[in-house]
Amino acid sequence: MQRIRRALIDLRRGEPVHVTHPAGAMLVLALENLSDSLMARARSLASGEVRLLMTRHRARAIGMETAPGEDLAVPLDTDDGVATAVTLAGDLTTRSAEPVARNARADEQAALDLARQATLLPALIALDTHDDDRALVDDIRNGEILSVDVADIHAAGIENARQPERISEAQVPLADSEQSRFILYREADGLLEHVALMVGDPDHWPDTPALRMHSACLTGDLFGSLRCDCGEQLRSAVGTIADEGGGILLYLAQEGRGIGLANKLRAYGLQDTGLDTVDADRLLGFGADERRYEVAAAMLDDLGISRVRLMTNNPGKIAALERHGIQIAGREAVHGALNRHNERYLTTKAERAGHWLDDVVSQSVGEQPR
Ligand SMILES: Nc1nc2c(ncn2[C@@H]2O[C@H](COP(=O)(O)OP(=O)(O)OP(=O)(O)O)[C@@H](O)[C@H]2O)c(=O)[nH]1
Ligand SMILES: [Zn+2]
Repeated sequence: MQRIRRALIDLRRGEPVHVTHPAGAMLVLALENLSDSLMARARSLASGEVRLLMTRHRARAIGMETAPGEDLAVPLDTDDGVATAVTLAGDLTTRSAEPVARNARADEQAALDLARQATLLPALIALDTHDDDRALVDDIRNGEILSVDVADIHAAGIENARQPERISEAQVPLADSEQSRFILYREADGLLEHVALMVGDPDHWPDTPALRMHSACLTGDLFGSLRCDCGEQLRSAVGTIADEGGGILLYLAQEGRGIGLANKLRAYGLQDTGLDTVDADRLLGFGADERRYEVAAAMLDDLGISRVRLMTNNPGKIAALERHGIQIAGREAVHGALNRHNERYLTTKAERAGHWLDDVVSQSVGEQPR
């Protein structure tokens, strides 16, 4: 697990990572950190085929054919590698490229998972390596380059490797609920932290407490962004839970529906060119919703909570919690106000993601925001 954590950090820092697998080995570089000098360094270390790895979401968004569930590997002309890769994956609006591609192998898909876990763009350059690549062998031996096995990547992804541990807690009176307790959980690999906010006195909660499961949104939660409804949902949920006699708010480190803040801002840039929130994420290489809820269910389990009334408009959250053994006794809507900046976002959620928002988006936007 330690090695995988270092692999994530190395990819984020623009360092190559060596991945061994049953059929051989490859050196991978995060596409978003690619430069001519990094490519030249990688070429001096690895003597084999060079290719671009991209997800099926990205491939489909730029008009390439993919088999269901299969990511793609696109062989690159080594003389022109950086330019081609950047055209295919770096220029985010390119849609016309039709390169020769094959389905990504399991090890290549695992490498793409690493990029996703590192909240980088899920696109990598992979170069096959051989036992007689001497400079690479030396760099791995002296710790310059990290080598991980694909089995380690799979093992780190398994659910119990992500089990959250309760780390610390404190009473924090809030404007909307004076009696509130923050409990911080850290995932087993040490990377992500989530908060359980206990609203009211748990000894006097209703038999079936309310639960708001809220994904982090720095722009909305902290700055009151008008592009979404998150900040209002967050604060109104705390007040509503308090009014209903108490319950839980899980504040989950799932910024940008799990794609991370850097990618959410990229997605906003694409939305400004005309794409909706789903297509923007796909063009970047992500699915419509990359969030997983095992950790949330494990936090509830640790808190002794197995039955809740869920505050959400998202049917996917109900299904996910039920899949992980939490009983959903009822659902309460939780809305922010519609404005001219979030109207399209909320309409897309209603029309393309199946959110129960019809009442909200059918109203026309009233007073314009300042
Ligand atoms: N990728 C992406 N994420 C966004 C965008 N706008 C908001 N978000 C993220 O979407 C998530 C919204 O979280 P929630 O409000 O908990 O979830 P939800 O799916 O809207 O469901 P409910 O609010 O429970 O109905 C947050 O992580 C935001 O950062 C966007 O345009 N693109
Ligand atoms: Zn938001």
